[in-house]
Amino acid sequence: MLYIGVDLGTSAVKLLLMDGEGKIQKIVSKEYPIFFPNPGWSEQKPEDWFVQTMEGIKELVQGADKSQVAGISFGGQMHGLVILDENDEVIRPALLWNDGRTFEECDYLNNVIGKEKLSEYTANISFTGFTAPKILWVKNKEPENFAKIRKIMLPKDYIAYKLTGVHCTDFSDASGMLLLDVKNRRWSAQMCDICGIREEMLPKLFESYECVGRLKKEIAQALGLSENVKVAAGAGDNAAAAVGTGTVGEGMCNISLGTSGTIFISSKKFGVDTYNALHAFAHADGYYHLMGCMLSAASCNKWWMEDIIGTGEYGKEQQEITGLGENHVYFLPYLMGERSPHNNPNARGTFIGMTMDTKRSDMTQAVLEGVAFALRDSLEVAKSLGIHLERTKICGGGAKSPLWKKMIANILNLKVDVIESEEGPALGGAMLAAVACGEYKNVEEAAAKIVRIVDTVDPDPALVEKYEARYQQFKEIYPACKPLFDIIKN
Ligand SMILES: Nc1ncnc2c1ncn2[C@@H]1O[C@H](COP(=O)(O)OP(=O)(O)O)[C@@H](O)[C@H]1O
Ligand SMILES: O=C(CO)[C@@H](O)[C@H](O)COP(=O)(O)O
Repeated sequence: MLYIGVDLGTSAVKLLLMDGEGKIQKIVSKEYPIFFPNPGWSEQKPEDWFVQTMEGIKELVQGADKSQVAGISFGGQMHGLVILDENDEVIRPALLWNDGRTFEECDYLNNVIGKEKLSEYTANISFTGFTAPKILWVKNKEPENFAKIRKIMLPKDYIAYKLTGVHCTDFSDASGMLLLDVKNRRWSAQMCDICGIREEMLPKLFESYECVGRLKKEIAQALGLSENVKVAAGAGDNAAAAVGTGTVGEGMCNISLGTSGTIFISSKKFGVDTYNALHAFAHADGYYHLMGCMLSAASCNKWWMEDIIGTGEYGKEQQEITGLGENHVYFLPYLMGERSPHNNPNARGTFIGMTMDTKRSDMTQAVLEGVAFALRDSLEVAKSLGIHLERTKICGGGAKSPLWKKMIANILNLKVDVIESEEGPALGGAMLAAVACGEYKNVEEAAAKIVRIVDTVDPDPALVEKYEARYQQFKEIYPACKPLFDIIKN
């Protein structure tokens, strides 16, 4: 049989066709625009996601035996608020995971309702990108739109709804809404009250590997697929990526270098970060995970390359970089504010340390290193919770860069295991579909049989030492700049 994995990312939707043995048959990618209507705001149109997903599926199955397609599932960019009216029309563009406009609502949730109560209800505190503060923002700033809301959903759930007519979500993605009682895997009545919504507006909850429904007749016809194709709930893109890199069960780690940068640590036990810097979420394997998320990772490199120095030739620019561990330029990668661990929407991108002999390649290097240092910040929080890691998997567009992987191995002092495909969330989505269709007994079995490590980047002790000294300097820059970020905020 064949399974389709849909990774509804921020830069594009990536679609992957996998056979029953886990072999990738084809990958297709379709881009859509992102809108920044005000500084710190970030929106996309759910209709664009759907149109491009449909086009992508059609292209993906072209030339394949369509009768063999048995299941579809997803990894989706998390936290985005999609709201539908009584006619199932999208009320306004989706507010995305990296949208920082909800600072007043976050302040209310964290400081008036209080972090302790939020943590008791949901296992997490509020960050500007989370869904509950976005609902409050619509309530406060666009009351006419708030009054129209009949259904609330997350980005990938909008696609599942359009494909099946079932208003559903999964526990991993629902965890990032700040509306789910993560430990007990149920909606929080207290959080619904706080946000002024009714539970019936929220999607039905499923495990990621459960079937939510089958393709609607008109959708099946449009795609040339059978109405029997099962649609599984899928997962937030980080949980799906973890499945696609075999980061399941106890104590495994995955780093995703997409638009965002995440460090994801799986656990069979529920646990919270007492410092509230890492998210405590449900995993797609039926268990839990902790995660640090930086808002701009591969997107910092893209911004530097394409918008500032004006080149798309990442590899060529990276070849100019010499002297790892010896650069005197630092870069704070906070182009969209920062989530983990600083939780500061006012933080901004910053270069520091340039001299008259600084070269363009030093600045390119600083951007790549700055992202790795910022990931290390989240790793340090995990270490302070007693979590000991020796190795990590890696995925996402940035993982295509051998140099970046080397920097990450040495800056985080972790062995970096490289998987056959960087398409973590799309592969994870296809694997979840295969589990839902009974091809594998559970997610752990699918991961054990499908995921293959093809290379490992080992940290080099001499470089680790050099980077350790540089990390100690990097750590000092954010606290020194923080008061300035508050002054220059726009
Ligand atoms: N060789 C590379 N080096 C660094 N970044 C890369 C490379 N190839 C792709 N990227 C970056 O990866 C990002 C896209 O990764 P992806 O995981 O698909 O993100 P998303 O899921 O957020 O859409 C883009 O920012 C792109 O510039
Ligand atoms: O907000 C988070 C995780 O909490 C992000 O990781 C989003 O889920 C977007 O992911 P990418 O588009 O970067 O894959």
